[in-house]
Amino acid sequence: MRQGKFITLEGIDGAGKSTQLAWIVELLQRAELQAVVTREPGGTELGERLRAVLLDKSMTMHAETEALLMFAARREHLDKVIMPALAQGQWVISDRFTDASFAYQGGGRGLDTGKLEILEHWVQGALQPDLTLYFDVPVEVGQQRVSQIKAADRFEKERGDFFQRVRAAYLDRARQFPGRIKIIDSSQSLAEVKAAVEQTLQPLLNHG
Ligand SMILES: Nc1ncnc2c1ncn2[C@@H]1O[C@H](COP(=O)(O)OP(=O)(O)OP(=O)(O)O)[C@@H](O)[C@H]1O
Ligand SMILES: Cc1cn([C@H]2C[C@H](O)[C@@H](COP(=O)(O)O)O2)c(=O)[nH]c1=O
Repeated sequence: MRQGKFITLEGIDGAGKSTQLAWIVELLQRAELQAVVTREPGGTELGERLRAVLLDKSMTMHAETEALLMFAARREHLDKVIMPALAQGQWVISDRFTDASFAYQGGGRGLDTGKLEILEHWVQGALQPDLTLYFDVPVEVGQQRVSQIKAADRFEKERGDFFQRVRAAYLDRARQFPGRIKIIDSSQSLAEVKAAVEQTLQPLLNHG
């Protein structure tokens, strides 16, 4: 049985993750690889309910409550979706995972990174994605793109300086884990971003 890989997509809101996710699925299908496509927060019945609460713009909560709910949804996601799929040799593509907690709750909300590391270790032990594609765009580009397609949720209604901190935290993570996190310049045209994604995935597709 071929071993499945765990791939995560990250970026500020509107960076283009969902668009490229469809392309990744197509690349995997061409390589005759089975993939489970999922997202965070969410991916399970409970996780989707938590997502609705977390994204509800009329909801207020303490930043630590927000982080704990993200990790609670993740624990369920790992147990019900990610671990079983990987154990069966399937690939898992997740639209966001733990790097988002370090970027949004750590960078954006200013939570202590040490506390997030404790939650990370508790919830996922040593498990890390095999590859993380971080779609990098200037904040104004992400905001412009997202405003054209939907009404703002609880995160998307945050101000530009929140997203500057989120982006800076993502870039810090990419510098910290250069083997795992690959930066894709998502301000390029769709065709250019697709080409960069394909090139970055190629080593995994060849050896998957
Ligand atoms: N490289 C690109 N150039 C121009 N427009 C793009 C590009 N990538 C995505 N878009 C457009 O930007 C919008 C947001 O893209 P998408 O939904 O993929 O972002 P996202 O990162 O998944 O956002 P969110 O995190 O808010 O769900 C869509 O209308 C999409 O067509
Ligand atoms: C996993 C995770 C997510 N978030 C935030 C980031 C986004 O604003 C939303 C999810 O919406 P999307 O359209 O599916 O990207 O949730 C977060 O703050 N912390 C996390 O750990």
